[in-house]
Amino acid sequence: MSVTVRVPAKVNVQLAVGAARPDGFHDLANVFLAVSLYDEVTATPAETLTVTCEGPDADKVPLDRTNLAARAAELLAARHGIAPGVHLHIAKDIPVAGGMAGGSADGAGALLACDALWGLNSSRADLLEICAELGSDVPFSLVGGAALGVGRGERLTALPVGGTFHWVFAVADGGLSTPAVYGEFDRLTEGVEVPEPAASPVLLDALRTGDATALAGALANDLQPAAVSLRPSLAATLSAGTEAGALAALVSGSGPTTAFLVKDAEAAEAVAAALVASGTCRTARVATSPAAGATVLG
Ligand SMILES: C[C@@](CO)(OP(=O)(O)O)[C@H](O)COP(=O)(O)OP(=O)(O)OC[C@H]1O[C@@H](n2ccc(N)nc2=O)[C@H](O)[C@@H]1O
Ligand SMILES: Nc1ncnc2c1ncn2[C@@H]1O[C@H](COP(=O)(O)OP(=O)(O)O)[C@@H](O)[C@H]1O
Repeated sequence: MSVTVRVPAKVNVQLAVGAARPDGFHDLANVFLAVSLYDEVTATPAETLTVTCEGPDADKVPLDRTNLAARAAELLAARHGIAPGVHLHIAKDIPVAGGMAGGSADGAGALLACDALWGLNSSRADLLEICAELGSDVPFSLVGGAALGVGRGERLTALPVGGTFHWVFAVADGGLSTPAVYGEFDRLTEGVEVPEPAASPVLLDALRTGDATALAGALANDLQPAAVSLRPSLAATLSAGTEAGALAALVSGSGPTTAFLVKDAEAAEAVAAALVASGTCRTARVATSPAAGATVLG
């Protein structure tokens, strides 16, 4: 018997970043939106904990105990005093190290898959606690939809979304390290008063009413200058998407994936084709939001 869980990627429609905290993390007002690009994690009983991965970026995914899926299985097993005897297979479609929380998705997916496989019936609260231990973005991968994350981004409040938003994601060559991007944010804001992060009421309203034009005007990512500073070529990708008719463009989280909000599915296909033709990205993916959180299949 095995259990397969499907987990979405995310885009941050607002990422407000505060000053560095004494523990090295940054307080955030992180407005997450789950998008319809998915990884699938399959858990199968095994003697020991092993991980395999398939997909176009599979060679960039660590298969040892640093893989977030493996860490999730270990944490869950330790909490219940059992051995993590499981094989985890990741069918990876979310770009790796791209600012779309693919590793977090696999952590949340493995947690839910192992919980079902081992018949543990953990409460939502217990699962969310383990998710927060795995990483700041992991709780959102479990819940999906849209949510405001405060603290490190791990303390979530669900947000209403009143319609379907259409996106294009331009996948860059290579990844960006999340700690490096936060480090560059610190460097760029040195000597500057960094305001307390707060969610934008205009943005929350645009989500609630499903108004893509209003959302386009409110998209904001405080990590964007840092990501562009570390990867200056992103500026050309952002321009190529807006010139092709996107309503708005921004870096997804810590990047280097760039996100383009578009009017409808037809515009998405046109912007994706123009981005690929521009030669400023490796590939372009079309997706919609919101998407459901981690879900057991079958
Ligand atoms: C930037 C964001 C936006 O959603 O995601 P990505 O775009 O990378 O996917 C997140 O804040 C990334 O969350 P996640 O990738 O889970 O980070 P963690 O594993 O918790 O932390 C990795 C490192 O990022 C930095 N970090 C992370 C979260 C936070 N609120 N402040 C930080 O300074 C710290 O240097 C930390 O050591
Ligand atoms: N299951 C996983 N999938 C992808 N990357 C993982 C995984 N587990 C650990 N990692 C590590 O996490 C890093 C960040 O990957 P990822 O979560 O895809 O990007 P991001 O944090 O930008 O959203 C990778 O470079 C990789 O070393």
